[in-house]
Amino acid sequence: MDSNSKIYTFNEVAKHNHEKDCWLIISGYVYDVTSYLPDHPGGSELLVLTVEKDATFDFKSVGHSETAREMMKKYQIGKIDPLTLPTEQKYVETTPYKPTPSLLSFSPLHVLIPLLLLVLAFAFPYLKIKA
Ligand code: HEM
Repeated sequence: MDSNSKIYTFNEVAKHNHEKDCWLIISGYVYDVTSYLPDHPGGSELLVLTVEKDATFDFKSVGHSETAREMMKKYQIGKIDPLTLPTEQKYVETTPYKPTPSLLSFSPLHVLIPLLLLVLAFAFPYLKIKA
């Protein structure tokens, strides 16, 4: 079996959590970056700080180059079983919230204003005669 098709649970990956043995979870894949730590341009400490979690957000927020993304394939050792990731740690791709205007959204003014206009229309001739 190809080593990259191996599926790891979160607990298995989380055991590799220090400088001498460091595994990361990024975008659903598991990376053994132990040998890369001394060469990482962002420093080894930073990588060790992203163990025991889904590090996708940390990785993406730095805006790594295409070279970095190519390079990381070398350290890929398998995939993470997404069902084993703690819910609060799952990386969720988000799009900004845009409220959709709805024709059905109800406000009391939608009834009161036409009602007021109707009353005024009927009352107008009567008011004119009186004046
Ligand atoms: C397999 C995983 C990773 C690889 C192969 C990798 C590789 C690289 C490379 C090649 C660079 C140089 C700039 C570039 O080409 O984008 C870089 C910069 C950087 N990386 Fe990573 N990285 C990994 C994971 C992470 C993670 C999880 C973090 C956590 C925040 C991180 C933080 C940084 C930072 C802050 C820099 C900028 C350093 C600077 O410009 O001073 N990296 N990384």
